[in-house]
Amino acid sequence: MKFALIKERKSPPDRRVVFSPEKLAEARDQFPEAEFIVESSDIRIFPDSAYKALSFKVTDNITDCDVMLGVKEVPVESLIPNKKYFFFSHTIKEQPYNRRLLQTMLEENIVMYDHETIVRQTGSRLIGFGRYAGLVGAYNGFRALGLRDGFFTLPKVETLADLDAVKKELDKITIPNIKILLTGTGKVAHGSKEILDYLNIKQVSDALYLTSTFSEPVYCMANVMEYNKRKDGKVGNKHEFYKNPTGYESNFMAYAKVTDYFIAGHFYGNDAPYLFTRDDAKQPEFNINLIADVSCDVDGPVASTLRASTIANPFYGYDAKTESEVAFNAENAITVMAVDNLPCELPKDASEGFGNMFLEHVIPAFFNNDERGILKRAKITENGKLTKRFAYLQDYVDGN
Ligand SMILES: NC(=O)c1ccc[n+]([C@@H]2O[C@H](COP(=O)([O-])OP(=O)(O)OC[C@H]3O[C@@H](n4cnc5c(N)ncnc54)[C@H](O)[C@@H]3O)[C@@H](O)[C@H]2O)c1
Repeated sequence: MKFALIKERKSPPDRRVVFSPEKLAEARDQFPEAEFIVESSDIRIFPDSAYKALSFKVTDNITDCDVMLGVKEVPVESLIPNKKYFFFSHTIKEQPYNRRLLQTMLEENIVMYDHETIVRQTGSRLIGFGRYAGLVGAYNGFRALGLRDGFFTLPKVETLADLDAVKKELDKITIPNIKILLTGTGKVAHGSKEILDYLNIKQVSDALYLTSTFSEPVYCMANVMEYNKRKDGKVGNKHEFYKNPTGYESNFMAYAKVTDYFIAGHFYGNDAPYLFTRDDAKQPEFNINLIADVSCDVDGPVASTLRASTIANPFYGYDAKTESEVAFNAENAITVMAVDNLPCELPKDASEGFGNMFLEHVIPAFFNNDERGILKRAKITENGKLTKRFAYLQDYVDGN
């Protein structure tokens, strides 16, 4: 079986890759029956020479490979028919802008596996870049704070070599006495937690956070059953909430009253209550003045996220009174960081971390008869048809 690390062709360029040269060499050692080829790329974070130095073939012609490993969507004109592909296709939520991509993969008899659909039997995701989004998102929020209030100057993550360099920058700053709320319990939230812990910011319980004042910066990590509550006052249950959140309402205002900096790292499910609305943000007791919205659901549960921002221009302001966008440092504005491709700022670490997960969970499945069902569950298309698990996409494919 021949695997190809493909060149990323989406614009703006993405420097990430499924395997760093070292990880690819590990994969080769573990699976001598596999062959790994590298498609030449001038944008990848690891240069062609780094793969060549480890004796990998680097070439412009990968047509003889069986399995293509990429990160972002492959432009339709670059798809090679009859191959197996792995990348983030952004089709499983019926995203209109990628309908043509899914249609073309079906027409060209491509077997498509989406990184997002590589899941355990329980449905929880096995691989992703969430940790890196959480790391960069929390850092970017502190960078905005420093810029806005003149406390300190942090450089952009994209100008730094790696996570170690990011940490060295954090060593130089002192965080003022603020209260920080972090929502979520997944990969993003834990990535942000790493930054807070690295800064030695004290974590306090939900009860203490809501009721006490402190003489040092503190943070609280709130889970879905803390920032939501049952409408009837009974104790909630997160599994019940995941299935049907309609009996719940937001409890976020209790946190918003005492929080300065909010890091949104939660997953937001359809029909769940908004964390805070535009009206909530108008209330005099709404105290939050800085938000790093890593979850980044636009015009939804975090009302100030009017749009996603970019790595080039990561910050804007939200004026609660006029419900409109203003300068990030305008008086009384909530400063918003809502970059939706945060892991791209840390391509080296993100690629190394991704390769670890991919080698542990996916590559073995090709050689052990897919004993854990990883490939079966992840497969979206085969023989020109949607698989049973993804048959719900038929209307989307048909253009209905
Ligand atoms: N801004 C960016 O660049 C960026 C990058 C990666 C991820 N994200 C976003 O961040 C969010 C969190 O991602 P993650 O990687 O931490 O996810 P994850 O899969 O690691 O964690 C999700 C968590 O939410 C919980 N959960 C599952 N269903 C839920 C529901 N219906 N309601 C509430 N909670 C539920 C799970 O138990 C889990 O703890 C996602 O919305 C993702 O799209 C943004």
